[in-house]
Amino acid sequence: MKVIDRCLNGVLLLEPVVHGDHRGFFLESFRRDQLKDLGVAEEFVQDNHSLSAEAGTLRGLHYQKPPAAQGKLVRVTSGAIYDVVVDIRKSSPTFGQWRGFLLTASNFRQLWVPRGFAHGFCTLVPQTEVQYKVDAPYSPEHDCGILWSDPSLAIDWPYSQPVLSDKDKRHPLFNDAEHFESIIE
Ligand SMILES: Cc1cn([C@H]2C[C@H](O)[C@@H](COP(=O)(O)OP(=O)(O)O[C@H]3O[C@H](C)C(=O)[C@H](O)[C@H]3O)O2)c(=O)[nH]c1=O
Repeated sequence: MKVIDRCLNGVLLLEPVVHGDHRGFFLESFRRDQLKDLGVAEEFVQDNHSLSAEAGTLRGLHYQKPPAAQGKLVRVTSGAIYDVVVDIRKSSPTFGQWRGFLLTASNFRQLWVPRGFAHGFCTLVPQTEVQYKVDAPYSPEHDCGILWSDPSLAIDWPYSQPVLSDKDKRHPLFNDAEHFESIIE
């Protein structure tokens, strides 16, 4: 596993070594020791897996507020997503900034999203499956969100009228959302 991009004071875009042969490929999708060497020392406690049937399905922007904040290690095992993170750590020099990444089943790339970020993605093809590890368990009472289309963020989503859950239609704007107090949670 190697780092191919670092940004927003902690976000890592990762790429595994892919062993291809006449049968197909083999890769190590998770190596705790290698991640630790890259600075991701968190212990993951839950694996998530979602399927989005339609292209243009947008899930986000979500985060769990402290003390249930989650770091996420995201990858795509079928299809493709435009994966977005927003820095919501008030003390961060990149507070309020966002970045988008192309994660696909064919580029094998993974995104490490530390605690203190809102996270969301928009699928680019039908039947897209996203799998991700989190370093804190699901806690509905700490579940928070930011409106995907907040004009103050102006995220360049690939779809202007995405498929959304009712919940994702109703999140507050970035300026009205709960932010993290510090970088270290
Ligand atoms: C997140 C989560 C959800 N659920 C249940 C709750 C609902 O009954 C159902 C769907 O939940 P939700 O609509 O919140 O799923 P997504 O819209 O994919 O949410 C995720 O979307 C963005 C991309 C994220 O980064 C978060 O991991 C997560 O919030 O799964 C669970 O049982 N455990 C969980 O950890």
